[in-house]
Amino acid sequence: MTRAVVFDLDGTLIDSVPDLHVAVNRMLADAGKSPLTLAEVMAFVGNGIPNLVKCAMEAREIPMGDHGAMIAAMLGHYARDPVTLTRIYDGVPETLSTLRGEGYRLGVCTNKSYTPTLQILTALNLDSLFDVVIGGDSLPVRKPDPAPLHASFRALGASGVFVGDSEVDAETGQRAMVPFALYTRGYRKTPVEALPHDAVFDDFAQLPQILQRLTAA
Ligand SMILES: O=C(O)COP(=O)(O)O
Ligand SMILES: [Mg+2]
Repeated sequence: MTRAVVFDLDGTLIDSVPDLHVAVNRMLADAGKSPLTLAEVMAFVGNGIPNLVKCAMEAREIPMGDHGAMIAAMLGHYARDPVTLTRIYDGVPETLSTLRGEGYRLGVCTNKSYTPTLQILTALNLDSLFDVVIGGDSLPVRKPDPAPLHASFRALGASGVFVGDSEVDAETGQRAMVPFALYTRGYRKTPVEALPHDAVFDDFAQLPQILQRLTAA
């Protein structure tokens, strides 16, 4: 039977907040507003770029009537510097190659918009490892709605495990009734024990064994 693994992106495969931070602050500077800290921006990541922009606007008391224009400004800045400060978490490319060698089909299911997602995966040489990529704007709904995760596995033609770092991912796995492996070095705000998960890891070298256990059931 074909097995599949679907990964969240931000905080799971890549530490992308430093570039999101720069893009948000350039957007705020355009509007004459003072910058946010890295920690503030990190806390706003996980529900997609429109939500990140909304949180930044609220923090700087910018009227929401400007939301569409601010999203466009943020995406413009982000497209110019999508991976300048972004880094792939240790062991990710090696582990993804190992899993492909073991016959797993791999996908990405992120709340990041599709265009920057593909731009980033390509720039980091990760794009060829994935058979499907679903972004936050690929469907009318985003995580924690289970539909994008279901669509990812459907496109892969296989069932398997979802790997993510956040409250949103844990809820998505639960609602989709897909086994969930929690990566603990990402942007989670909740203690590990308070998040529903079937496995937990802090080193990608542990993942092949975890998947073997979760897909054997
Ligand atoms: O764009 C976001 O807010 C987060 O994206 P993620 O789903 O890859 O964590
Ligand atoms: Mg994430």
